[in-house]
Amino acid sequence: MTRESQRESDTDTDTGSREQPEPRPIDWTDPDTFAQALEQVETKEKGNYFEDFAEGDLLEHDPGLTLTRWGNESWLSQTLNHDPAYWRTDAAAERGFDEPPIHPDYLTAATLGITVEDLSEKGGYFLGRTDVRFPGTPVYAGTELHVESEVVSTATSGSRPEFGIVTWRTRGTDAQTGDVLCSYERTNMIPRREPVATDGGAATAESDEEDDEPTLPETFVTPDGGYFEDFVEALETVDDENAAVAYRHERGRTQDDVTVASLPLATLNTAKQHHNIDVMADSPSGDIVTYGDVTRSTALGHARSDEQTWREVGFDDEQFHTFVAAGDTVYAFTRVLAAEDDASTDAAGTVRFEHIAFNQDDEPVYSGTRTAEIQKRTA
Ligand SMILES: C/C(=C\C(=O)O)C(=O)SCCNC(=O)CCNC(=O)[C@H](O)C(C)(C)COP(=O)(O)OP(=O)(O)OC[C@H]1O[C@@H](n2cnc3c(N)ncnc32)[C@H](O)[C@@H]1OP(=O)(O)O
Repeated sequence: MTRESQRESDTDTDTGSREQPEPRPIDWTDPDTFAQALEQVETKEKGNYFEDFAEGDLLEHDPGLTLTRWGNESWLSQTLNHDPAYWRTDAAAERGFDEPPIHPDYLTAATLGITVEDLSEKGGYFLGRTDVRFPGTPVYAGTELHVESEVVSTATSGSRPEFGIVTWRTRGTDAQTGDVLCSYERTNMIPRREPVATDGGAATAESDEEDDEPTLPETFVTPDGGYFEDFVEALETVDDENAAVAYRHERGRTQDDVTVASLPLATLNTAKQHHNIDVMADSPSGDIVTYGDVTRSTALGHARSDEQTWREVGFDDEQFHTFVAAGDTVYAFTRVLAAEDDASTDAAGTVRFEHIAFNQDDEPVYSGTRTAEIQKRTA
């Protein structure tokens, strides 16, 4: 707008506008003045409280994300996921893909990342996720993601009156075709606007003085290799309850600025837990913490490096047991639960795993079961 037209519009009585007096200048650089202003003004808050969710509500998440090769490769490289089918066209073609596709881990993380602004930006804890499935895979770079969530249930937290527990079913769809690419059910603790009275009160740990003797099998068997047949053979040797197929993976990944802050931000995850050190200094962790999907993807990367993955089928009973922060190292442990020759291709069999991510102090930080098709040696 030019100066002349500005003057005209200031005096334009037809539009009813009036010349406003210039606001009184305020010296914002005076520390007392600014501190007082910050106390007096309202904060435009982000996110929703527990009370804002009711069973059956459907939330369409505004942020969208184009699943790019850059996003996929950043995620996979930083979490040590090196399956060649996601990196090389010849390996992709052998798996029946047109080109290296978007990895299910990145798809899951991007689907969840987009939901945070509406579902969990207010804070709280990511308690768990189950029934993670990929009905529309393979998904290729360039796909635009649209995400929606339905409130499945809301519950009072007995132990933490300042929180409630909300479960949502989330679907990530192809924005163009509407095909569901990824879906899961997720549960979080969400801050209440008003705390409620509960009988929970002071913590949980001391009161459950249970017999904490480990009840481990006597023998642990390690498969000879990473093919389907190796898992079948190992399971055949453990057909009583005193033995199990379980082993740890050697690699570890120390959490840094990239894994803690950059990866979640690249999925549009606005949880302050991952990028606002100022706020998190006053939280139980005292620091920013790793996005749960980074923790689990890193552990899965370690596990996949010791197997011949063909295809991811799904994940269940995923839980996040304690915080992972910058400087912590994420390791992985795997138990093989079952192997069935019923995969979608003759080239592979289906294996069900239990994966544990643990830290440098050997504390489990994540656990979950995973069903994957594993390549056959004989294929
Ligand atoms: C994406 C994202 C955040 C986001 O989304 O924006 C993130 O990445 S963030 C980083 C990853 N995340 C974490 O870093 C959390 C690490 N973790 C912990 O720090 C502890 O685990 C805890 C503090 C959360 C809990 O600790 P804890 O209090 O000892 O745990 P529990 O007593 O077991 O659970 C308390 C109550 O949650 C109920 N409950 C538990 N699990 C489930 C479930 N799966 N479904 C339904 N209800 C459940 C339980 O039934 C109990 O209910 P009551 O309050 O009624 O007893």
